[in-house]
Amino acid sequence: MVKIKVENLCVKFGEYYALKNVSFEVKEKEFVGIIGPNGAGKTTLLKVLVGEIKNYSGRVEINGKIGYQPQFHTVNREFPIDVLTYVSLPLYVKHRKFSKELKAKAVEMLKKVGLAEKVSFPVGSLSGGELQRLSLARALLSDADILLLDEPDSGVDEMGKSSFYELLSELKKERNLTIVMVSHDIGLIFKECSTIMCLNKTLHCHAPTEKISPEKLKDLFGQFDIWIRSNGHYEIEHRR
Ligand SMILES: Nc1ncnc2c1ncn2[C@@H]1O[C@H](COP(=O)(O)OP(=O)(O)OP(=O)(O)O)[C@@H](O)[C@H]1O
Repeated sequence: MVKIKVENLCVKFGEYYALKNVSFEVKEKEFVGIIGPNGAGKTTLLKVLVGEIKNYSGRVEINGKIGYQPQFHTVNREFPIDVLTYVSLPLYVKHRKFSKELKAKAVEMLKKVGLAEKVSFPVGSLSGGELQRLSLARALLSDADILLLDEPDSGVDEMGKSSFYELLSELKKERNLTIVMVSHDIGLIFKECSTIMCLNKTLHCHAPTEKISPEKLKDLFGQFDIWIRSNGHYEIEHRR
């Protein structure tokens, strides 16, 4: 089953094209990793999929419920809000009440991501890795079956990253999630994702991970080669 279908998507900011003629499909249970240089339009693409950017041309079809984890360092740590309220906020706004059921569901979700003890803590007191898991809990609380993750690992240490991806893979299996993730960590994308998309305003390649080699990327997307070779994780994980 196709969960996301995008045809000839173009997004312009003034005269500037952030995305130009982007077309692709994402199938159920796929785990797509999007790579591309700064300013390539990766976040813009996720914002179109989640409905935050409406001013586009082309066709976007979503078959399912989206949970969106924006870049988590955008969370305002100064804002006085506790973990439970933060995680429940989107559903609270939708239903206009903080019911017992919502509270129980939120607590259960926080337990699942390992934040049971932090329920009443201020969000600002959480570590980077905890904030990342909180953000994931919020994205999933609405029973999403399509998860959009924008650089979920930036600013998280290696231990935090590996426990996050363990958790993600558990949740993916348990809930049959379809995941689209933007990351600058090429090694991680190769390790975790079933499909890789290389984006730089247009889609330069889109293929199953095993069919993509750095050499192929070099042909398809010149500058990525330098980028991949300068990436320590890739060197280690792929023994190159
Ligand atoms: N609201 C906006 N108004 C004007 N230009 C924008 C807006 N949002 C994004 N852009 C521009 O569109 C381009 C794509 O931005 P986007 O954030 O999607 O890139 P990205 O691939 O996610 O980059 P990064 O890897 O740095 O996060 C950039 O040049 C950015 O400056």
